[in-house]
Amino acid sequence: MIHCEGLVKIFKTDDVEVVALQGLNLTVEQGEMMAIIGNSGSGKSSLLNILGGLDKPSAGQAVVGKWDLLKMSKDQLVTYKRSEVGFIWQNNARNLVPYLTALQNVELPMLIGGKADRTYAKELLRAVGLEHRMGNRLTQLSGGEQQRVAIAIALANRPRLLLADEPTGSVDSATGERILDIFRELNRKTGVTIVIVTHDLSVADKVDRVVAIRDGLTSTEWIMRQSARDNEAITGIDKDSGIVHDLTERPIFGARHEEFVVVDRVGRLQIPQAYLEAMNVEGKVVLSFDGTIVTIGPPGVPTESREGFGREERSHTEDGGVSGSGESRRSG
Ligand SMILES: Nc1ncnc2c1ncn2[C@@H]1O[C@H](COP(=O)(O)OP(=O)(O)OP(=O)(O)O)[C@@H](O)[C@H]1O
Repeated sequence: MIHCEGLVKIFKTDDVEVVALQGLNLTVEQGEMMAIIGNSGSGKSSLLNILGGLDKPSAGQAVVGKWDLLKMSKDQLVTYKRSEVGFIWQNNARNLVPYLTALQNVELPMLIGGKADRTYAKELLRAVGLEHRMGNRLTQLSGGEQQRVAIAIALANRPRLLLADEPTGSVDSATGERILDIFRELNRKTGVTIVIVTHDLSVADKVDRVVAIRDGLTSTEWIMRQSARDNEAITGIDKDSGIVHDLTERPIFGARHEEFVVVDRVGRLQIPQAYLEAMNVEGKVVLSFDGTIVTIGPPGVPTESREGFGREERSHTEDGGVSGSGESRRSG
């Protein structure tokens, strides 16, 4: 459904350039519900705005379904935004018209798209648990109820992709949990692909997969264990996304997830800062491969496996990435 490769976004203000995304890779399967988690300024919103057709990437590849986001004309972009994608912001005001009722708010994007459908608008409001509030103006609804109206609006044009920027950011934790449950139900019932951007770690337990974004790059990924997903099949790990073997079983989000490090097509990965510090490396590491396992160590420390197959020294890049030939990806 979504395929980003080497995605770059540079913001230019006067004579300053900010690189918000610096060659990001991401693959999302059709029907997946996943979250992108990262600190403030890591590039989450930049990515979401590109996927939503609100902003143009500077370089790289970004494809959503049949749409190539770097090559779309203005007309195609309008069609894309109207038909393919639904957007939910943390700030409801961007989605909602305060003096209209909940039902009128949901019908509005349908009217703009030329396909008024009151029955479906009501169905959506029922799906988000607002059947009893349809006739109320927005000003008469609580923050959590308004957020649920925003979800219904985002789905009004039957998008195949739903993008949510901090959807639980402005509501209490119980309402946040309810919103995520609604997402899950919609995802199961309609098959809509859902991408949530957040720094709320509790979202992790409600999604199939979490991808961490750091300094404009996807760095680590956690996939819900099969047992934790009520025997649902784990959505396949796409070879194109270049995901490497399970490096650790460190349960960042609890025992429900397996942790992976993301490796791109040319074999680069980010070594967690804590590991670099523990190894006390500066600028270079030694890489060895015994035919099954790749070992990364500080220079000058002999390892038995260094005599093994594929021994090679590689340069460690400034941001903690290691550039290599891609052998590590095949190492299992
Ligand atoms: N319009 C813009 N002009 C200039 N710089 C920008 C612009 N938008 C974002 N940036 C910069 O790009 C980087 C990534 O910003 P982005 O908003 O994508 O991060 P984020 O992870 O969504 O952060 P937050 O969680 O605080 O919203 C930041 O350094 C930010 O200052």
